[in-house]
Amino acid sequence: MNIYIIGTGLIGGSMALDIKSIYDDATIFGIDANEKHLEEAINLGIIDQKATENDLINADLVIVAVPVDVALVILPEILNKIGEQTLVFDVGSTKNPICEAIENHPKRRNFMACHPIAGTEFSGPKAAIKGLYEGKTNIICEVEKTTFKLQEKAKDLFKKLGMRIRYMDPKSHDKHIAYVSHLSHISSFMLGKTVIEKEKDEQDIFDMAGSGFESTVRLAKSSPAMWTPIFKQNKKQVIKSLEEYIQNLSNFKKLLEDDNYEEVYNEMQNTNRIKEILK
Ligand SMILES: O=C(O)C(=O)C[C@]1(C(=O)O)C=C[C@@H](O)C=C1
Repeated sequence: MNIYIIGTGLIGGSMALDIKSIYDDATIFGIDANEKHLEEAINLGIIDQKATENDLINADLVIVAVPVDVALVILPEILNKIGEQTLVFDVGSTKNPICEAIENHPKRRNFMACHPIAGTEFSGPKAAIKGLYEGKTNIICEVEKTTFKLQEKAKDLFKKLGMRIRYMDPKSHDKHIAYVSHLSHISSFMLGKTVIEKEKDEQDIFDMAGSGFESTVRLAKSSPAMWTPIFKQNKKQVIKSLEEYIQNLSNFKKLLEDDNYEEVYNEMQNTNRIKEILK
């Protein structure tokens, strides 16, 4: 089985590590614009060999794990180069732009639009970890547009990776993910910025930072190269979620200005419901 991982960073690399133990007949080929990442991926045992897009005709499976702006450009080229039976899926954090980009491609039925809700704040092959996908959700969009045989092949792999599958249309995906993922990243980045800007002597203030600060600012360590194109592609939904969030922040500030501690208490108590939701 010839498996091609395009983008050998955290997401593609972690998938490669698990696939190796799932299919013992798999040869994993890596394609990456970053030569240093390819070398690291080989040295870490993530991929078996380097490859180029011209080799894709030999692929049984192609996993596209590159930043979402790059995916929009290379996916049509990849589909041009694969064979009749090749399955291609992406793992990008936005779904509507990619679905629209290949809507009329002659090989549309070889492609499945996926978003595994898994990751960490780190990136690159060194950040790849085994078992990243175990127990996580994989959102699949427009499943009916993939041939039935290739759907079965993909679902079999996701099951073996330990993933739950949810089906969603690409627009709903992008709308919902703006709140639970994209807004969380912006909130963490801007919290980090606020604190960094507060004191010139950063060490002083960070010496006082406990696990509360650390957990809320964890996402601010994430890669700007990955997140800028995500915010660009999902700009409309992200702005809408930001407006609601800013309104909530302003309301909270107003409650403090008004010494309305009963409502301050209620706001937090209502939000404690998150304990039930994220058990
Ligand atoms: O936990 C993290 O560090 C993540 O950033 C993971 C996370 C998320 O926002 O939940 C980030 C982007 C991916 O599209 C999916 C998952």
